[in-house]
Amino acid sequence: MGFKRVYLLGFMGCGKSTVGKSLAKAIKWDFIDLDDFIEKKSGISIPDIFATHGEAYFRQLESTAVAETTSMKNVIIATGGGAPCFQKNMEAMNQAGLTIYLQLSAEGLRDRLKSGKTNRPLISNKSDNELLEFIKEKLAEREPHYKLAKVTADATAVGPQTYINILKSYQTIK
Ligand SMILES: Nc1ncnc2c1ncn2[C@@H]1O[C@H](COP(=O)(O)OP(=O)(O)O)[C@@H](O)[C@H]1O
Ligand SMILES: O=C(O)C1=C[C@@H](OP(=O)(O)O)[C@@H](O)[C@H](O)C1
Ligand SMILES: [Mg+2]
Repeated sequence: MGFKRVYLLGFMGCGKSTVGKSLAKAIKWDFIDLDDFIEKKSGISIPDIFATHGEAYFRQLESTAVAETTSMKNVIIATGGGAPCFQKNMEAMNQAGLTIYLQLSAEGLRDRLKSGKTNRPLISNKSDNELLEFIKEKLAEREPHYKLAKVTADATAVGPQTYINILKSYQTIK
């Protein structure tokens, strides 16, 4: 019942990219950050994709990128916060691998996002006050999708050990 791919999901700022990198390093698997993958393939930064082509176009690229990961092996994939919420991406990820939702409160997300707004087009124009309200609304809308993940993890965890334990319990690694 082991898995060849692990998908990290959750709201912007929950730590998918950070955890993914350190987890992959710890277990010597490959690491793909879906946003970086999309930027490299298209040759355009995420903010520029949104600004020039719009969100719907980004979602097409994202969905294609998700589909491409489903044949990769021994890889940790940090998805973007919206990936599970559009098209049939969540179904595809659940079929292809172990999906883990990194759950964090709206306040916790706000604290982690305050200094990282510029590269995230959905929040780049929000003031610190608007940010919490936006997160609360969007999280309520998105959480039903995130909760379709096979595992929900507490994203306040520091370092990869929590995730290593999850992978062991699913016989994905020894
Ligand atoms: N477990 C953690 N504890 C504390 N801060 C974290 C943790 N994981 C990530 N961060 C910080 O939160 C911010 C967002 O992390 P990031 O990995 O980019 O999130 P995501 O990819 O889910 O949007 C970064 O500044 C990062 O350093
Ligand atoms: O939540 C979203 O819709 C998005 C999250 C971002 O990734 P992170 O979750 O890594 O910030 C990135 O894919 C894009 O800015 C859109
Ligand atoms: Mg990220």
